[in-house]
Amino acid sequence: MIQPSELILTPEGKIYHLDLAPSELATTIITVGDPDRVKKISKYFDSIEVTAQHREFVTHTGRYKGKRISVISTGIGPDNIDIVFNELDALVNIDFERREIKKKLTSLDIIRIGTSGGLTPDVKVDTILVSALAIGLDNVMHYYSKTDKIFKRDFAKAFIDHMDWNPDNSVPYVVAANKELSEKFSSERTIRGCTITNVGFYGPQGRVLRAPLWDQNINEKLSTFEYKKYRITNLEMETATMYGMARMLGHRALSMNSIIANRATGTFSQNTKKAMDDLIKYTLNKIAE
Ligand SMILES: O=P(O)(O)O[C@H]1O[C@H](CO)[C@@H](O)[C@H]1O
Ligand SMILES: O=c1cc[nH]c(=O)[nH]1
Repeated sequence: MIQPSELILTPEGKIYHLDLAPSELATTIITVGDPDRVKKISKYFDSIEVTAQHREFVTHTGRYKGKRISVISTGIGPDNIDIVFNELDALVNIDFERREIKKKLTSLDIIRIGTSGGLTPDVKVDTILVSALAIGLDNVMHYYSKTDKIFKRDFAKAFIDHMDWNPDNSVPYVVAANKELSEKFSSERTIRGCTITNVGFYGPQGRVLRAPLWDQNINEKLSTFEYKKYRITNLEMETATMYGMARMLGHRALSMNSIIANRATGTFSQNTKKAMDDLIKYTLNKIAE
């Protein structure tokens, strides 16, 4: 039996942070960072059957072209991905009455619709980028043990050597997207990329307002890194952690990002609303195919 301090349920029998009951979750899930983005997606649903909110975690479950989908906001950052993915997994794979892991496990499809900054001039603003691979500079996955078959260690080593990595930072790890989802959601409208996931928006993504950086050349080094056929394309704050957690727990994950800024050219999208709406419609239609 999993103790009440570990599997935390509300008096209504819902999982603690997401405030959802197992019956309220679809097996196809869209995650977004911004809680406000949830309704920008569910407004396209034919019907909405569940709305829930606790802290930054807003959920709408409904149907799009007949397909049952849950849209959930994760808030910003890898630490929230730990919460959301453990609770999503618990909703389908733990019997809440008995507080036991189910014998038959369910695999979820989890697709992020996010925003991201392009690193090199060719990753232009308003592009839709499918993250084929992600490099995690956060440390969430290092608290788990089943990572041996998940991490691409040769890739991570090449990255660490190239970056002259600060030993005070956590050890970078590399994880791939689910291949079937990555193929299904790629088309002539998307580009494929290798995404950096980091723990902050400013210093950790090489942005300077007033605070000086440990490595002033961090983004230049990122943009000159090459390993096998991969170059780094963009920076954001959730994808690698999602890929790691999903693989560890037996789910399929993919991250789709609207490029809103280009760090090399110093540009920002003139119309983030339209670019995000295009990505939302594109993703919903791919899910419904
Ligand atoms: O727009 P979302 O999905 O939140 O994604 C990006 O935007 C946030 C930073 O502004 C981070 O969460 C980053 O990953
Ligand atoms: O530059 C960017 C843009 C969006 N989100 C990020 O994390 N970074």
